[in-house]
Amino acid sequence: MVTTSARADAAVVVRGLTKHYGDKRAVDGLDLDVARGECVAVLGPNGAGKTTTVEVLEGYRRRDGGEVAVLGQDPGTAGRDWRTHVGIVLQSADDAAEATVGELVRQFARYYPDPRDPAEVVAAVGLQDRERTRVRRLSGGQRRRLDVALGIVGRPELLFLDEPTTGFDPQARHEFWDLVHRLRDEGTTVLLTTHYLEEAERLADRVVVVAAGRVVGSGTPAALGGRAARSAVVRWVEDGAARELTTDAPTRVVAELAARWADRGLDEVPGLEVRRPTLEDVYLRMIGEAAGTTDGLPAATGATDAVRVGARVGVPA
Ligand SMILES: Nc1ncnc2c1ncn2[C@@H]1O[C@H](COP(=O)(O)OP(=O)(O)OP(=O)(O)O)[C@@H](O)[C@H]1O
Repeated sequence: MVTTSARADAAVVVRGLTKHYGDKRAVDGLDLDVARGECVAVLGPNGAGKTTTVEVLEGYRRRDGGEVAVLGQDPGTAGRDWRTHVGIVLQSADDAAEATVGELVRQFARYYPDPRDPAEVVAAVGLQDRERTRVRRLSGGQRRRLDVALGIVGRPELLFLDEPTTGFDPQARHEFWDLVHRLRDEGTTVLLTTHYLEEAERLADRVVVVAAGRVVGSGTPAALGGRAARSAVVRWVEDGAARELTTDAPTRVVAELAARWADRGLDEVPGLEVRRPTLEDVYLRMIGEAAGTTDGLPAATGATDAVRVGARVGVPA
């Protein structure tokens, strides 16, 4: 049940959301909370139900079941005023191909009661040199930037970003991340979907992993799936052979190795490497477990779990 108090505090409350397309359960009992001012990244494999969920929250798609409150209202019935508080960046927007970038952003600004300055928005997404360019002449990445401009020009309280940086070059992606940080600093709540784990790590206060229409994990990017507490793998080369040790005390293992090499009059331990599971490792494990197939994960992921020696200290000679 989405209670009245939950509605007052939260930007988004979803309980037991379901959506079917024929026999296909695209969303299958999904729960989600986004606090006001928070940035939440929804991760999940192709077809997990991310876009369907976001479209329900945006009021673009009818749900089959469950309860949804977005800025305190049901997006299925909310009116025009609600829409002016919500910014939407679709995966592929219908553009007015013959309009110029500047014309389109100014036109969108007129739909909102308190819009941002269109010229500033165009500059914020890095399209100032394209202000007079017709939309149909933009590159794929430039069109995505225009989509983002159209999503933020209304100064939304809550911004939905569905795979916002697909097709961006690395520099544009970094600029976009800076832009999202600025929006966050202004208090904008952000819900984004992405396939880029680095993007989730850079932007999100919290990551939600969705597989087969359900949430299979959530947490801060640093702690997701107990990542901060998980063991590290220390690797080095000794007597011409690769050595590996999984430990909860990597600093002590490295100190012991260093001491052993110092005894031999050497400064450097050959091939020394300390690796903790990355967000990608944890993510792949979660969706693998959700699919019932943890086989086939990248070798590095398997290696992290290969040898569990707990807090053992003492490097095998
Ligand atoms: N309009 C539709 N009609 C029929 N099936 C659909 C429709 N939209 C989505 N689906 C199906 O519903 C499931 C969830 O799709 P959805 O687009 O929500 O996933 P997604 O997590 O956003 O995927 P991606 O990462 O590829 O964007 C998929 O199996 C998809 O094929």
